Amino acid sequence: MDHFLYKNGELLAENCQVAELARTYGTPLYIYSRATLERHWHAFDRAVANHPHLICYAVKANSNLAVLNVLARLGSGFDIVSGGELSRVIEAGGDPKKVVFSGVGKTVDEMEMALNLGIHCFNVESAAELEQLNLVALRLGKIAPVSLRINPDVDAGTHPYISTGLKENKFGIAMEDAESIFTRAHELPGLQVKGVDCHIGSQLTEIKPFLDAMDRMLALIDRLAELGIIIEHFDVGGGLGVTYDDETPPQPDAYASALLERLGDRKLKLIFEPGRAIAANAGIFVTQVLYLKGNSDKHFALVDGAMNDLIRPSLYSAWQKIIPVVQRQGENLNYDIVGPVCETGDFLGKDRELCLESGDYLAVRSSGAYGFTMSSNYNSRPRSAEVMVDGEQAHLIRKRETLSQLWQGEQLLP
Ligand SMILES: Cc1ncc(COP(=O)(O)O)c(C=O)c1O
Ligand SMILES: N[C@@H](CCCC[NH3+])C(=O)O
Repeated sequence: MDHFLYKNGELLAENCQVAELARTYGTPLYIYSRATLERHWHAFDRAVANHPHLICYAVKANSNLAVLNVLARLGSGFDIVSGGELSRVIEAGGDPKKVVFSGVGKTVDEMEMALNLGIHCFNVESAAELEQLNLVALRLGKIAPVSLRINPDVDAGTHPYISTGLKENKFGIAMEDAESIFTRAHELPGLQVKGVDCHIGSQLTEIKPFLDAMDRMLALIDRLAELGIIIEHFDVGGGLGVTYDDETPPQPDAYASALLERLGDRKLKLIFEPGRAIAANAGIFVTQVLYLKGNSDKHFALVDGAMNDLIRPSLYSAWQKIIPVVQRQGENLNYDIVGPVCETGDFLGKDRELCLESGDYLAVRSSGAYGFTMSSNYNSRPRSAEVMVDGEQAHLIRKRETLSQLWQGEQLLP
Protein backbone atom coordinates (compact mmCIF):
# COMPACT_ATOMS: atom_id res chain seq x y z
CA MET A 1 0.00 0.00 0.00
CA ASP A 2 1.26 3.42 -0.99
CA HIS A 3 1.20 6.08 1.71
CA PHE A 4 1.48 8.98 -0.76
CA LEU A 5 -1.92 9.05 -2.47
CA TYR A 6 -4.38 11.57 -3.85
CA LYS A 7 -7.67 12.22 -2.13
CA ASN A 8 -10.04 14.66 -3.86
CA GLY A 9 -7.17 15.90 -6.03
CA GLU A 10 -4.87 16.64 -3.07
CA LEU A 11 -1.74 14.63 -2.36
CA LEU A 12 -1.63 13.07 1.10
CA ALA A 13 1.36 11.74 3.01
CA GLU A 14 -0.33 9.12 5.17
CA ASN A 15 -3.20 11.24 6.55
CA CYS A 16 -1.48 14.61 6.26
CA GLN A 17 -2.04 17.05 3.41
CA VAL A 18 1.24 17.62 1.62
CA ALA A 19 0.29 21.20 0.63
CA GLU A 20 -0.36 22.01 4.28
CA LEU A 21 3.02 20.57 5.28
CA ALA A 22 4.70 22.60 2.54
CA ARG A 23 3.03 25.79 3.82
CA THR A 24 3.89 25.01 7.42
CA TYR A 25 7.51 23.96 7.00
CA GLY A 26 8.40 25.76 3.78
CA THR A 27 9.91 24.37 0.62
CA PRO A 28 12.03 22.66 -0.54
CA LEU A 29 11.06 19.95 1.91
CA TYR A 30 11.62 16.23 2.36
CA ILE A 31 8.66 14.25 3.72
CA TYR A 32 8.98 10.64 4.89
CA SER A 33 6.31 8.15 5.88
CA ARG A 34 6.93 6.14 9.03
CA ALA A 35 4.39 3.50 8.00
CA THR A 36 6.16 2.95 4.67
CA LEU A 37 9.58 2.65 6.29
CA GLU A 38 8.23 0.09 8.72
CA ARG A 39 6.36 -1.86 6.05
CA HIS A 40 9.46 -2.09 3.85
CA TRP A 41 11.67 -3.20 6.73
CA HIS A 42 9.18 -5.85 7.82
CA ALA A 43 8.92 -7.11 4.23
CA PHE A 44 12.62 -8.01 4.38
CA ASP A 45 12.54 -9.36 7.88
CA ARG A 46 9.48 -11.52 7.26
CA ALA A 47 10.91 -12.89 4.03
CA VAL A 48 13.75 -14.56 5.96
CA ALA A 49 11.91 -15.11 9.22
CA ASN A 50 12.60 -18.84 9.25
CA HIS A 51 16.32 -18.55 8.67
CA PRO A 52 19.02 -16.99 10.89
CA HIS A 53 19.47 -13.47 9.58
CA LEU A 54 20.17 -9.83 10.29
CA ILE A 55 18.71 -6.90 8.35
CA CYS A 56 21.33 -4.15 8.36
CA TYR A 57 19.72 -1.06 6.85
CA ALA A 58 22.27 0.87 4.74
CA VAL A 59 22.51 4.18 6.58
CA LYS A 60 23.88 6.06 3.56
CA ALA A 61 20.46 5.91 1.91
CA ASN A 62 18.84 8.09 4.57
CA SER A 63 20.63 8.81 7.82
CA ASN A 64 18.21 11.17 9.56
CA LEU A 65 18.20 10.24 13.26
CA ALA A 66 14.43 9.82 13.32
CA VAL A 67 14.57 7.42 10.36
CA LEU A 68 17.30 5.39 12.05
CA ASN A 69 15.37 5.44 15.30
CA VAL A 70 12.19 4.11 13.65
CA LEU A 71 14.23 1.20 12.28
CA ALA A 72 16.19 0.67 15.51
CA ARG A 73 12.88 0.29 17.36
CA LEU A 74 12.00 -2.55 15.00
CA GLY A 75 15.26 -4.27 15.96
CA SER A 76 17.11 -3.42 12.76
CA GLY A 77 20.84 -3.68 12.35
CA PHE A 78 22.77 -1.09 10.33
CA ASP A 79 25.32 -1.09 7.53
CA ILE A 80 27.64 1.90 7.93
CA VAL A 81 30.51 3.32 5.90
CA SER A 82 31.98 5.93 8.26
CA GLY A 83 32.48 6.97 11.85
CA GLY A 84 29.90 9.65 11.21
CA GLU A 85 27.29 7.07 10.30
CA LEU A 86 28.25 5.00 13.34
CA SER A 87 27.75 7.98 15.63
CA ARG A 88 24.34 8.59 14.07
CA VAL A 89 23.32 4.98 14.67
CA ILE A 90 24.34 5.18 18.32
CA GLU A 91 22.64 8.56 18.79
CA ALA A 92 19.46 7.13 17.26
CA GLY A 93 19.41 4.21 19.72
CA GLY A 94 20.80 1.55 17.35
CA ASP A 95 22.57 -1.50 18.76
CA PRO A 96 26.30 -1.50 17.90
CA LYS A 97 26.28 -5.31 18.10
CA LYS A 98 24.07 -5.26 14.99
CA VAL A 99 26.33 -2.97 12.97
CA VAL A 100 28.39 -4.04 9.97
CA PHE A 101 31.07 -1.63 8.78
CA SER A 102 31.56 -1.48 5.01
CA GLY A 103 33.75 0.83 2.96
CA VAL A 104 37.08 0.82 1.14
CA GLY A 105 38.85 3.46 3.21
CA LYS A 106 38.29 3.01 6.94
CA THR A 107 40.63 5.16 9.00
CA VAL A 108 42.43 4.09 12.17
CA ASP A 109 40.15 6.39 14.19
CA GLU A 110 37.08 4.78 12.70
CA MET A 111 38.42 1.29 13.39
CA GLU A 112 39.10 2.23 17.03
CA MET A 113 35.66 3.70 17.48
CA ALA A 114 33.96 0.62 16.03
CA LEU A 115 36.11 -1.79 18.06
CA ASN A 116 35.41 0.11 21.27
CA LEU A 117 31.68 0.01 20.57
CA GLY A 118 31.83 -3.73 19.81
CA ILE A 119 30.27 -3.83 16.34
CA HIS A 120 29.09 -7.06 14.75
CA CYS A 121 31.58 -7.18 11.89
CA PHE A 122 34.03 -5.26 9.72
CA ASN A 123 33.55 -5.84 6.00
CA VAL A 124 37.19 -5.62 4.99
CA GLU A 125 37.89 -4.56 1.42
CA SER A 126 41.65 -5.07 0.94
CA ALA A 127 44.71 -6.93 2.24
CA ALA A 128 46.18 -3.63 3.44
CA GLU A 129 43.07 -2.79 5.44
CA LEU A 130 43.18 -6.26 7.01
CA GLU A 131 46.73 -5.69 8.28
CA GLN A 132 45.81 -2.27 9.63
CA LEU A 133 42.72 -3.57 11.45
CA ASN A 134 44.77 -6.37 13.02
CA LEU A 135 47.27 -3.84 14.41
CA VAL A 136 44.56 -1.55 15.76
CA ALA A 137 42.74 -4.47 17.41
CA LEU A 138 45.93 -5.78 19.05
CA ARG A 139 46.78 -2.32 20.32
CA LEU A 140 43.34 -2.08 21.96
CA GLY A 141 43.56 -5.65 23.28
CA LYS A 142 40.57 -6.69 21.20
CA ILE A 143 39.73 -9.22 18.51
CA ALA A 144 38.10 -7.70 15.44
CA PRO A 145 35.30 -9.74 13.84
CA VAL A 146 35.87 -9.68 10.08
CA SER A 147 34.27 -10.60 6.85
CA LEU A 148 36.01 -10.06 3.51
CA ARG A 149 34.17 -8.27 0.75
CA ILE A 150 34.81 -10.35 -2.33
CA ASN A 151 34.20 -9.11 -5.80
CA PRO A 152 32.27 -11.82 -7.62
CA ASP A 153 32.84 -10.05 -10.97
CA VAL A 154 29.23 -10.17 -12.10
CA ASP A 155 27.60 -7.46 -14.15
CA ALA A 156 24.72 -6.06 -12.15
CA GLY A 157 23.24 -4.51 -15.29
CA THR A 158 22.73 -1.15 -13.60
CA HIS A 159 24.08 2.38 -14.12
CA PRO A 160 27.91 2.31 -14.37
CA TYR A 161 28.23 4.80 -11.48
CA ILE A 162 26.30 2.53 -9.12
CA SER A 163 27.68 -0.84 -10.24
CA THR A 164 30.23 -2.11 -7.75
CA GLY A 165 30.88 -5.82 -8.34
CA LEU A 166 33.06 -5.70 -11.44
CA LYS A 167 36.84 -6.10 -11.54
CA GLU A 168 37.16 -2.55 -12.81
CA ASN A 169 35.38 -1.14 -9.71
CA LYS A 170 37.35 0.04 -6.68
CA PHE A 171 35.32 -2.07 -4.26
CA GLY A 172 36.16 -5.41 -2.68
CA ILE A 173 38.85 -8.06 -3.11
CA ALA A 174 39.28 -9.96 -6.38
CA MET A 175 37.96 -13.52 -6.25
CA GLU A 176 41.36 -14.90 -7.32
CA ASP A 177 42.93 -13.36 -4.18
CA ALA A 178 40.16 -14.45 -1.82
CA GLU A 179 41.66 -17.66 -0.44
CA SER A 180 45.09 -16.21 0.24
CA ILE A 181 43.69 -13.16 2.02
CA PHE A 182 41.23 -15.27 4.01
CA THR A 183 44.15 -17.51 5.03
CA ARG A 184 46.06 -14.45 6.18
CA ALA A 185 43.00 -13.18 8.11
CA HIS A 186 42.67 -16.59 9.76
CA GLU A 187 46.30 -16.42 10.93
CA LEU A 188 46.35 -12.86 12.27
CA PRO A 189 45.93 -12.84 16.08
CA GLY A 190 43.86 -9.65 16.23
CA LEU A 191 41.19 -10.90 13.86
CA GLN A 192 38.45 -13.49 13.86
CA VAL A 193 37.03 -14.53 10.52
CA LYS A 194 33.24 -14.48 10.66
CA GLY A 195 31.89 -14.09 7.18
CA VAL A 196 32.07 -13.42 3.50
CA ASP A 197 30.49 -10.37 1.98
CA CYS A 198 29.60 -9.03 -1.43
CA HIS A 199 27.66 -6.11 -2.83
CA ILE A 200 27.39 -5.96 -6.60
CA GLY A 201 25.63 -2.65 -7.16
CA SER A 202 22.54 -0.64 -6.54
CA GLN A 203 19.09 -0.40 -8.17
CA LEU A 204 19.17 -3.97 -9.51
CA THR A 205 15.88 -4.91 -11.08
CA GLU A 206 16.66 -8.53 -11.94
CA ILE A 207 17.30 -11.42 -9.61
CA LYS A 208 19.83 -13.20 -11.82
CA PRO A 209 22.94 -11.14 -10.96
CA PHE A 210 22.26 -11.72 -7.24
CA LEU A 211 22.03 -15.46 -7.82
CA ASP A 212 25.15 -15.53 -10.00
CA ALA A 213 27.04 -13.70 -7.26
CA MET A 214 25.68 -16.06 -4.64
CA ASP A 215 26.77 -19.16 -6.58
CA ARG A 216 30.31 -17.83 -6.78
CA MET A 217 30.36 -16.89 -3.11
CA LEU A 218 28.99 -20.27 -1.97
CA ALA A 219 31.66 -22.03 -4.02
CA LEU A 220 34.25 -19.87 -2.25
CA ILE A 221 32.76 -20.76 1.16
CA ASP A 222 33.20 -24.45 0.27
CA ARG A 223 36.79 -23.94 -0.78
CA LEU A 224 37.46 -22.07 2.48
CA ALA A 225 35.99 -24.95 4.50
CA GLU A 226 38.54 -27.25 2.84
CA LEU A 227 41.23 -24.90 4.13
CA GLY A 228 39.76 -25.17 7.64
CA ILE A 229 38.21 -21.67 7.55
CA ILE A 230 34.64 -21.95 8.70
CA ILE A 231 32.32 -19.16 7.63
CA GLU A 232 29.42 -18.26 9.95
CA HIS A 233 27.62 -15.69 7.87
CA PHE A 234 27.14 -14.60 4.31
CA ASP A 235 26.46 -10.90 3.81
CA VAL A 236 24.66 -10.52 0.49
CA GLY A 237 24.93 -6.71 0.51
CA GLY A 238 22.16 -4.42 -0.63
CA GLY A 239 21.18 -3.37 -4.11
CA LEU A 240 17.59 -4.49 -4.54
CA GLY A 241 15.96 -1.94 -6.84
CA VAL A 242 12.71 -0.03 -6.56
CA THR A 243 10.09 1.27 -8.96
CA TYR A 244 10.92 4.82 -10.02
CA ASP A 245 9.08 4.62 -13.34
CA ASP A 246 7.93 1.31 -14.78
CA GLU A 247 10.66 -1.00 -13.45
CA THR A 248 9.40 -4.22 -11.90
CA PRO A 249 12.11 -5.28 -9.44
CA PRO A 250 11.51 -8.43 -7.43
CA GLN A 251 9.78 -7.82 -4.11
CA PRO A 252 11.85 -8.62 -0.98
CA ASP A 253 9.99 -11.92 -0.42
CA ALA A 254 10.67 -13.20 -3.96
CA TYR A 255 14.27 -12.00 -3.77
CA ALA A 256 14.88 -13.57 -0.36
CA SER A 257 13.23 -16.85 -1.22
CA ALA A 258 15.32 -17.18 -4.39
CA LEU A 259 18.46 -16.66 -2.29
CA LEU A 260 17.28 -19.10 0.38
CA GLU A 261 16.56 -21.72 -2.26
CA ARG A 262 20.13 -21.40 -3.57
CA LEU A 263 21.41 -21.67 -0.01
CA GLY A 264 19.80 -25.10 0.37
CA ASP A 265 20.35 -26.71 3.76
CA ARG A 266 23.40 -24.62 4.67
CA LYS A 267 23.14 -23.12 8.13
CA LEU A 268 24.88 -19.88 7.18
CA LYS A 269 23.37 -16.78 8.73
CA LEU A 270 22.34 -14.28 6.06
CA ILE A 271 22.98 -10.55 6.39
CA PHE A 272 21.12 -8.11 4.14
CA GLU A 273 22.13 -4.47 3.63
CA PRO A 274 19.12 -2.87 1.93
CA GLY A 275 19.07 0.90 1.66
CA ARG A 276 17.02 2.05 -1.30
CA ALA A 277 14.45 -0.76 -1.03
CA ILE A 278 13.55 0.46 2.45
CA ALA A 279 13.83 4.22 2.12
CA ALA A 280 13.33 5.37 -1.50
CA ASN A 281 9.58 5.07 -1.78
CA ALA A 282 9.11 6.12 1.83
CA GLY A 283 9.89 9.71 0.90
CA ILE A 284 8.98 12.58 -1.39
CA PHE A 285 10.73 15.85 -2.10
CA VAL A 286 8.40 18.86 -2.30
CA THR A 287 9.30 21.98 -4.19
CA GLN A 288 7.42 25.12 -5.21
CA VAL A 289 7.21 26.63 -8.69
CA LEU A 290 8.80 30.07 -8.56
CA TYR A 291 8.46 31.08 -12.21
CA LEU A 292 7.27 29.68 -15.49
CA LYS A 293 9.10 30.70 -18.61
CA GLY A 294 9.40 29.53 -22.17
CA ASN A 295 10.64 30.16 -25.64
CA SER A 296 9.55 28.82 -28.99
CA ASP A 297 11.16 25.45 -28.22
CA LYS A 298 10.90 24.86 -24.51
CA HIS A 299 8.89 25.46 -21.38
CA PHE A 300 10.68 25.70 -18.06
CA ALA A 301 9.28 25.51 -14.56
CA LEU A 302 11.82 27.17 -12.25
CA VAL A 303 11.35 25.62 -8.84
CA ASP A 304 12.90 26.34 -5.44
CA GLY A 305 14.45 22.84 -5.15
CA ALA A 306 17.68 22.11 -6.98
CA MET A 307 20.51 19.70 -7.64
CA ASN A 308 22.07 20.60 -4.29
CA ASP A 309 18.92 19.21 -2.61
CA LEU A 310 18.36 16.19 -4.86
CA ILE A 311 21.28 15.34 -7.10
CA ARG A 312 20.25 11.98 -8.56
CA PRO A 313 18.73 13.42 -11.78
CA SER A 314 21.83 15.54 -12.46
CA LEU A 315 24.37 12.93 -11.39
CA TYR A 316 22.99 9.74 -12.88
CA SER A 317 20.34 11.08 -15.25
CA ALA A 318 18.02 9.33 -12.82
CA TRP A 319 14.32 9.58 -13.61
CA GLN A 320 11.96 10.23 -10.72
CA LYS A 321 8.25 10.82 -11.06
CA ILE A 322 7.17 14.46 -10.58
CA ILE A 323 3.53 15.05 -9.68
CA PRO A 324 1.45 18.06 -8.68
CA VAL A 325 0.63 18.30 -4.98
CA VAL A 326 -2.78 19.72 -5.87
CA GLN A 327 -4.15 18.52 -9.20
CA ARG A 328 -5.51 21.25 -11.43
CA GLN A 329 -7.69 21.12 -14.53
CA GLY A 330 -6.27 22.63 -17.70
CA GLU A 331 -3.97 22.09 -20.59
CA ASN A 332 -0.73 20.21 -19.98
CA LEU A 333 2.49 21.66 -21.35
CA ASN A 334 5.84 19.95 -21.70
CA TYR A 335 8.16 21.29 -19.00
CA ASP A 336 11.73 20.89 -17.87
CA ILE A 337 11.66 21.22 -14.09
CA VAL A 338 14.80 23.15 -13.21
CA GLY A 339 16.28 24.69 -10.07
CA PRO A 340 18.00 27.99 -9.24
CA VAL A 341 21.56 26.58 -9.16
CA CYS A 342 23.98 28.04 -11.72
CA GLU A 343 24.60 24.81 -13.62
CA THR A 344 23.05 23.69 -16.89
CA GLY A 345 22.83 20.23 -15.34
CA ASP A 346 20.60 21.49 -12.54
CA PHE A 347 17.29 19.80 -13.22
CA LEU A 348 14.88 17.56 -11.36
CA GLY A 349 13.12 16.27 -14.45
CA LYS A 350 12.88 16.87 -18.17
CA ASP A 351 9.97 16.72 -20.61
CA ARG A 352 7.23 16.40 -18.02
CA GLU A 353 3.63 16.91 -19.11
CA LEU A 354 2.12 19.12 -16.43
CA CYS A 355 -0.46 21.86 -16.00
CA LEU A 356 1.25 24.45 -13.80
CA GLU A 357 0.97 27.95 -12.39
CA SER A 358 3.60 29.73 -10.37
CA GLY A 359 3.18 29.04 -6.67
CA ASP A 360 2.16 25.41 -7.32
CA TYR A 361 3.81 22.68 -5.29
CA LEU A 362 5.35 19.66 -7.01
CA ALA A 363 6.35 16.37 -5.38
CA VAL A 364 9.32 14.38 -6.66
CA ARG A 365 8.52 10.80 -5.74
CA SER A 366 10.91 8.06 -4.57
CA SER A 367 13.16 10.61 -2.87
CA GLY A 368 13.51 8.92 0.52
CA ALA A 369 16.85 7.29 -0.42
CA TYR A 370 19.96 9.12 -1.63
CA GLY A 371 18.03 12.39 -1.48
CA PHE A 372 18.85 14.42 1.59
CA THR A 373 21.98 12.34 2.32
CA MET A 374 23.53 13.44 -0.97
CA SER A 375 22.52 17.07 -0.59
CA SER A 376 25.05 19.87 -0.33
CA ASN A 377 25.29 23.60 0.24
CA TYR A 378 26.40 24.34 -3.32
CA ASN A 379 25.56 27.92 -4.31
CA SER A 380 25.35 28.56 -0.53
CA ARG A 381 21.88 27.13 -0.41
CA PRO A 382 20.74 26.03 3.06
CA ARG A 383 19.79 22.39 3.32
CA SER A 384 16.05 21.77 3.37
CA ALA A 385 13.95 20.66 6.33
CA GLU A 386 12.84 17.05 6.80
CA VAL A 387 9.47 15.96 8.15
CA MET A 388 8.22 12.50 9.13
CA VAL A 389 4.51 11.82 8.97
CA ASP A 390 2.97 9.25 11.26
CA GLY A 391 -0.73 8.83 10.59
CA GLU A 392 -2.33 12.22 11.18
CA GLN A 393 0.76 13.68 12.81
CA ALA A 394 3.73 15.36 11.23
CA HIS A 395 7.03 15.75 13.05
CA LEU A 396 9.77 18.13 12.06
CA ILE A 397 12.81 15.84 12.19
CA ARG A 398 15.34 18.33 10.87
CA LYS A 399 15.04 22.08 10.72
CA ARG A 400 15.90 23.97 7.57
CA GLU A 401 19.43 25.35 7.86
CA THR A 402 19.72 29.01 8.64
CA LEU A 403 21.92 31.28 6.57
CA SER A 404 24.40 31.74 9.42
CA GLN A 405 24.79 27.96 9.71
CA LEU A 406 26.19 28.05 6.18
CA TRP A 407 29.40 29.72 7.27
CA GLN A 408 29.67 28.31 10.78
CA GLY A 409 33.25 27.35 11.59
CA GLU A 410 34.75 29.62 8.95
CA GLN A 411 37.23 32.29 10.07
CA LEU A 412 38.37 35.60 8.67
CA LEU A 413 42.14 36.07 8.45
CA PRO A 414 43.56 38.03 11.45
C1 LIG B 1 28.32 -2.09 0.75
C2 LIG B 1 26.97 -1.56 0.47
N1 LIG B 1 25.92 -2.09 1.10
C3 LIG B 1 24.66 -1.64 0.91
C4 LIG B 1 24.39 -0.63 0.02
C5 LIG B 1 22.98 -0.21 -0.16
O1 LIG B 1 22.58 -0.33 -1.46
P1 LIG B 1 21.07 -0.15 -1.86
O2 LIG B 1 20.62 1.16 -1.40
O3 LIG B 1 21.12 -0.26 -3.33
O4 LIG B 1 20.29 -1.27 -1.23
C6 LIG B 1 25.45 -0.05 -0.69
C7 LIG B 1 25.20 1.00 -1.71
O5 LIG B 1 25.20 0.70 -2.89
C8 LIG B 1 26.77 -0.51 -0.46
O6 LIG B 1 27.80 0.03 -1.08
N1 LIG C 1 23.64 7.13 -4.54
C1 LIG C 1 23.24 6.20 -5.55
C2 LIG C 1 23.45 4.79 -5.17
C3 LIG C 1 24.81 4.51 -4.69
C4 LIG C 1 24.72 3.54 -3.61
C5 LIG C 1 25.90 3.52 -2.73
N2 LIG C 1 26.92 2.52 -3.07
C6 LIG C 1 21.84 6.51 -6.04
O1 LIG C 1 21.30 7.50 -5.70
O2 LIG C 1 21.27 5.79 -6.79
